[in-house]
Amino acid sequence: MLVQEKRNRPLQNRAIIPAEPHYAAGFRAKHISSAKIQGYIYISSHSLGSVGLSLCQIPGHEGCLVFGQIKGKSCVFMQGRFHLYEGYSLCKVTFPMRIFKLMGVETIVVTNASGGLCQDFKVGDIMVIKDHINLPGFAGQHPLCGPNDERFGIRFPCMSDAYSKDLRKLVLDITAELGYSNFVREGVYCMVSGPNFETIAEARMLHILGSDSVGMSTVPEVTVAKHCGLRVLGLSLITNKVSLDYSREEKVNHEEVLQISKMRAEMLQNVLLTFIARSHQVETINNSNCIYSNAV
Ligand SMILES: O=P(O)(O)O[C@H]1O[C@H](CO)[C@@H](O)[C@H]1O
Ligand code: HPA
Repeated sequence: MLVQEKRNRPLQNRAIIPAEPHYAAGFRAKHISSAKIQGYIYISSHSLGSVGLSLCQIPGHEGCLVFGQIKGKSCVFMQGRFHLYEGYSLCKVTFPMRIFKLMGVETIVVTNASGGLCQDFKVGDIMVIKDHINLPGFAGQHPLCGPNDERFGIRFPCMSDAYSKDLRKLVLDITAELGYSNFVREGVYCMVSGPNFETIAEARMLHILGSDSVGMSTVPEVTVAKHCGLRVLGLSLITNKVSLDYSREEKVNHEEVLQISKMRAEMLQNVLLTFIARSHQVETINNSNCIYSNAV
């Protein structure tokens, strides 16, 4: 991921150059604040209601990097993300995480759209991600495969607590205060590579394996973020029910996913604004895996 021949130079003095220039161009900076990013957040998904098309190739993934202040906190937002199914390697899909780490970001919020496997979930529910299943990882499609860069994290990182318990509790408190509890759940997100939606047999298998929802993203970014010591909150908007039943006629499609995302955008924004304002209530984790804890 980082330029190979420069591996031994200190990270701070090094240019970080993605292998392909068009990848770097995939995100346009919208507003670059001169302030150093002190500690916040990346949010990515069409769940926030942005609709457009750019070098991020998927409708709903606008492809902008937005810098700004929210409630006095420096934040950087990715409007959209890169996916494995677009043909990007997982190194490239997760590259922004390491950039954010070097910028001084401490907390990552990932949002996504997913299909509900848990039969209690309804379309429009917001699932606080408590854990994930890295299905592509089982087949060797894993962003941390290859030489480990010890400056970011250790060779064999623990993933049993990838999604911060404290941040999950905070967001559940916030949604309760906002009166959203009747459509907020907790659950396990499973990543598949896509781009096709699941067959009924696949959906049944994922359900039996313990997945509450399924999508085509998020897990690689969270894995790399956790590897380099970032704390993570994940929110998944249930945009469709995944059929486990051969007699059901509904067919999922991307337009439905976008439509439900727009419907919940405002509520998700309320949750996130309050979260950003209050996340200082949760102590920053001093993660011993991570060498760089400050902005460069
Ligand atoms: O996970 P995000 O990027 O939110 O989007 C989800 O929605 C798209 C399918 O409609 C896929 O990209 C899937 O992963
Ligand atoms: O049903 C789904 N399956 C996979 N990815 C998805 N993203 C939104 N809905 C789905």
